[in-house]
Amino acid sequence: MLRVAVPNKGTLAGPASEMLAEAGYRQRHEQRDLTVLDTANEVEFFFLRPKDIAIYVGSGELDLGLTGRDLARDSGAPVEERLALGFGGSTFRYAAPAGPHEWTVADLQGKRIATSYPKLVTNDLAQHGVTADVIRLEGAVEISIQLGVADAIADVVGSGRTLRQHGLVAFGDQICNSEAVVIERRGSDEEQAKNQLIARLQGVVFAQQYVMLDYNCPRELLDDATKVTPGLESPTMSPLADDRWVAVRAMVSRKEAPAIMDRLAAVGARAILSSDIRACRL
Ligand SMILES: Nc1ncnc2c1ncn2[C@@H]1O[C@H](COP(=O)(O)OP(=O)(O)OP(=O)(O)O)[C@@H](O)[C@H]1O
Ligand SMILES: O=P(O)(O)OC[C@H]1O[C@H](OP(=O)(O)OP(=O)(O)O)[C@H](O)[C@@H]1O
Ligand SMILES: [Mg+2]
Repeated sequence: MLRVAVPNKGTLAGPASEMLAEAGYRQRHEQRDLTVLDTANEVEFFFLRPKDIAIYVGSGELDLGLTGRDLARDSGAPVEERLALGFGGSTFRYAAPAGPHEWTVADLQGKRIATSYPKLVTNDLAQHGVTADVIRLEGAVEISIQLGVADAIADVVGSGRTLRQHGLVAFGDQICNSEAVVIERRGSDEEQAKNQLIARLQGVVFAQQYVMLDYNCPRELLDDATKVTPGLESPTMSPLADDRWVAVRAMVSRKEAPAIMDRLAAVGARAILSSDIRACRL
């Protein structure tokens, strides 16, 4: 039985469970359940605090875990990434009060830096040759400067709204560019059961990043149109009842789909349809 850790709370919990459900796995109905047994797929899911997941996976107690890249790095546990999941995107940045003085990482020398990710920050400071006092807080880190316990912070930045609300500006390079990832213990054995779960999740990640385009195209314009939609291997073409036209089907990147549809229309394609893909194996 494969044992897999899933976030039980926080930003990643909802999307992680939704992605597993989309990949065909049983997920919990009760928020307070800590385990779910999916006998059909021979997987047991453990719903754990996101910060703890890398510790369980690194110890070898659990085979795989879904967590944030920043959390995995901060844990210091011996884990490696198998798959990036394309949600929970954030950056991890230093920030300090906005003002005439523009902060640099070197200015942190001898200062107090509040964070919920102390290892990530300590390692980054060491790389910069800076010695500072790292103060560990559980959350609401942005308020620590006005409450007088820190001079600067290092925290997760999503939209940047929380920083702005507290009159803070980010500075220095990103300490970490994070998203939700699947991790396993470093150097652990290749196993068919693990590979299968990863392949199913990969199928959902691809499906979310692509759409299926269908369109009709006059035969003489096929070369031009299929240059716009080469597909992943090659587009599917089917004859229409009217022999002068062909139906074409190809996967395209979701982000680029609107521009591609414009270009197809300009080439002379008609009835251009875009549809979602639920899951796939490529
Ligand atoms: N806007 C965001 N705020 C917080 N975390 C985010 C955001 N966007 C992505 N994440 C990611 O979510 C993970 C944080 O998980 P965590 O459980 O701390 O969530 P949380 O929403 O902060 O929960 P908690 O209420 O327990 O602090 C990190 O990997 C982080 O990069
Ligand atoms: O850039 P933004 O979109 O504003 O998001 C970033 C904020 O969201 C998170 O806080 P969370 O709500 O998780 O509270 P916490 O500080 O208690 O973890 C994070 O720690 C930042 O404070
Ligand atoms: Mg948080």
